[in-house]
Amino acid sequence: MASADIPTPRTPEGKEGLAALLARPERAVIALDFDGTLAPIVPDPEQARAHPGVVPALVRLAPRVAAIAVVTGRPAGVAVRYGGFAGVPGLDHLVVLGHYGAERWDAHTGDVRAPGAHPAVTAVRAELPGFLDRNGAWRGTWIEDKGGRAVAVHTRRTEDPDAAFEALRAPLAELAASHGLMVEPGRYVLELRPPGMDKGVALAAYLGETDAASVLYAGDDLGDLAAFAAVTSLRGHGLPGLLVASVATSESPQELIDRSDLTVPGPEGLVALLDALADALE
Ligand SMILES: O=P(O)(O)OC[C@H]1O[C@H](O[C@H]2O[C@H](CO)[C@@H](O)[C@H](O)[C@H]2O)[C@H](O)[C@@H](O)[C@@H]1O
Repeated sequence: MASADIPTPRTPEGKEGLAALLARPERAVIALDFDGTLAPIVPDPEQARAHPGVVPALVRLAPRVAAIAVVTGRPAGVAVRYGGFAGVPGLDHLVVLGHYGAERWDAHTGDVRAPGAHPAVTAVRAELPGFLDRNGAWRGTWIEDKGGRAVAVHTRRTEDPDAAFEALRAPLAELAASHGLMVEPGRYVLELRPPGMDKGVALAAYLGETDAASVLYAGDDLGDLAAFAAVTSLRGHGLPGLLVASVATSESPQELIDRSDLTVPGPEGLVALLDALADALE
């Protein structure tokens, strides 16, 4: 395969982040969101799978960089399954931080470290079907069980996903608050989960473990803004970073695009970027 050039970041901070990654790859951390970044968006969340180029690109990069982590709102075990990350030779140090960092899977042990079910999530889950009926949920609205630590309400498969999403936004915020939960909004999804953890907290803690001298973070949705903010803050403290927005459709939040240093066209573009980095480092 012909090697492609690494695209040039738009911002001076991004250029600095990329230069640091290329200068000292052995101290660079690559952190990647799952849905919309590694896996193309599909109507049924249970059918989402990593782009076929992801694992080969990560296998090429892994020996050249300090660490690679997937940082996702999915339960860690689900991302491992849908990503095809388990038992891959060369990916024995991959880490998946699931549930926005509340869970962790380490490839070298194959174990998921996870807190147990959250009582408020269990209570909300039991209430949800009746609650959605009473609050004007559109036909096609779908509840995703997320292992007792979160529950997500999806509107992508309704006739008008935007209107269906907006109709539920305020009622679900009230329901979440009444149980001490928060709402994490995403691409046609409103997720109810315990507060106190986000991708920024998770990423900063992980970088602290790895003695990183630079970081690349790629994401596609509102939940990734916390990780973007963490990288921006770390840059202010001298850690160079590159922020990549994966943008395949008009759904992508403008705020994420505005805060990125580089935009790639969805998972396919992200794979091309990872391959270009691997080419440069080989
Ligand atoms: O943090 P992420 O890895 O990006 O996960 C965020 C949510 O992604 C999933 O929903 C999104 O992808 C689905 C499959 O492509 C799509 O149908 C849905 O509309 C998107 O919002 C997942 O289902 C959620 O649990 C994750 O929290």
